[in-house]
Amino acid sequence: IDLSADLFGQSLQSPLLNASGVHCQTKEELNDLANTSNLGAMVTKSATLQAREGNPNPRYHDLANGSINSMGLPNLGYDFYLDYVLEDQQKPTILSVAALSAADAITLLKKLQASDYQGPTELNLSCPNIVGEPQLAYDFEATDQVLSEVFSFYTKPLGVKLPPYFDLVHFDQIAKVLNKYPLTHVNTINSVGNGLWVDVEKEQVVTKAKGGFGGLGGAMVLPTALANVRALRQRLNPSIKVLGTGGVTTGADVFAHILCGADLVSVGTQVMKEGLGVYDRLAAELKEIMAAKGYQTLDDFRGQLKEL
Ligand SMILES: C=Cc1c(C(=O)O)[nH]c(=O)[nH]c1=O
Repeated sequence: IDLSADLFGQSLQSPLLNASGVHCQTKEELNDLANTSNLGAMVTKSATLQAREGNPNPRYHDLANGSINSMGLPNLGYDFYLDYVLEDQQKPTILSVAALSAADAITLLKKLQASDYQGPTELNLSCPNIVGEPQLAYDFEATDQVLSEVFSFYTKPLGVKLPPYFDLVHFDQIAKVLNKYPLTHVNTINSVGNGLWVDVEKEQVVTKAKGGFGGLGGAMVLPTALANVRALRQRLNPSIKVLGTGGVTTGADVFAHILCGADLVSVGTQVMKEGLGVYDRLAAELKEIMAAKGYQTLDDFRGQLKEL
């Protein structure tokens, strides 16, 4: 059984990554990822031009069927992560970047274009937890505008992190925009934005910022994640890879993401629950499923979801 996958020309031993934001903010966390077996590649916490504290605690809360977070984009800043990918990376790494405004996104990507970094970058268009800021990729016109300006000067590998969509027409609309640009990939989904959890015993919310509203992840978002992977795979140019994120807790979930068309699969909430050992378990479970079905490689079943 061969789990090898491809990250924009780099051969990976496994299709599994961490979800940006989980265990990827500090140098220690990034080094842990580099030393995690069965993690084929890794993504950094989304970097902003300046380092950010993020939202006040509590800002992450574990739930029986997933998680809710309003981290608020805490990160060590663009310069730190650029230095990491240039100097310290020990495993194929995607640099994730974010901005609080379209102008900041342009400034950051101009700096990146001028840098020595030639590796893959992911522009996060979907952070749901910046007070007062919308998730950019829910505004199709604004997204088109930003990508048009970015690709007027940016010539290196670039993908985007998308929020979940919940309407087939919205899948059509975002795909129409994305297909205009030479993107390496889309990463779908980001957390399901602005959920709310209630602690009934205390009669209060569980996270501080935004009155307790936060992004949802984990098992509860799997059906939405699979729908977004499938819908975007069906609509995007074949040259645009699909990284599937959302709701993975078992090898069967990894299999389902790939069956829907995912080239690679990232795991977030389950890492928070189980630790980095989750990758060995997911790889073993995936191999078991493939063996039982007679599949040798991921290409044997990728995108082969059957309809009735
Ligand atoms: C980059 C900010 C994000 C955050 C955050 O830092 O609050 N949480 C998410 O679930 N997704 C994000 O994209």
